[in-house]
Amino acid sequence: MFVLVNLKAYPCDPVEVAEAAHEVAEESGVRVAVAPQAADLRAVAETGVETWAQHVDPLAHGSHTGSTLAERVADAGADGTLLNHSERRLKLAEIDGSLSAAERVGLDTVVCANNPEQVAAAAALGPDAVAVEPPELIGTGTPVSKADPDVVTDAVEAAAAVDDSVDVYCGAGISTGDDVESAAELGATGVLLASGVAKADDPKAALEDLVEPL
Ligand SMILES: O=C(CO)COP(=O)(O)O
Repeated sequence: MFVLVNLKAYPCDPVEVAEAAHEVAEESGVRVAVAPQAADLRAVAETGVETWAQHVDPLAHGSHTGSTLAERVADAGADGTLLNHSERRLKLAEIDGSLSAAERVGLDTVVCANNPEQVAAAAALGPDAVAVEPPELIGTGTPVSKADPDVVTDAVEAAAAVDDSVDVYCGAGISTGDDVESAAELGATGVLLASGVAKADDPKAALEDLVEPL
């Protein structure tokens, strides 16, 4: 299982979380990555943890003030990027363009989706993975893998029907090892989570709990 921790714009210390995630990944052998704000990518990557951007724009170098270029994200040390997060929705053509930008510089890609229908559409664009995250469960602490298991199994089925090389992750409300285990039993090969780590008093303990059953 892949554990991808999105720090969103939460007021946590990104380097502290990254150091904890790196240690937990080394100690457990589980793949753990951290997705900080763009401004923190380099500092997070320098901890040695697998580092992900939260977004890249569907652009190349040029007159694009305020944009996040895949080239600069990769240069800062990122290994991958989220796209189309529920809090950073893109138009279909933008998802396609951002995927091309990410692929141009060798970033791994996860396209987020609300439901199995969107998962199928996202899988058709050829990302490395899709992540199903029902928006109504995001940030609630109620895990999708327990509250809405069908959405995960249907997403796995929907992606496989389009392209069985696309991995399927799930997210929303995931905060314990038990939640991760349930996600794996439903066919997900990773989890995408945020508040369970970014808002924890002790991020390292939260991460240790997440990987414990793996
Ligand atoms: O949006 C999410 C991860 O990208 C899920 O957020 P929570 O883990 O806080 O529910």
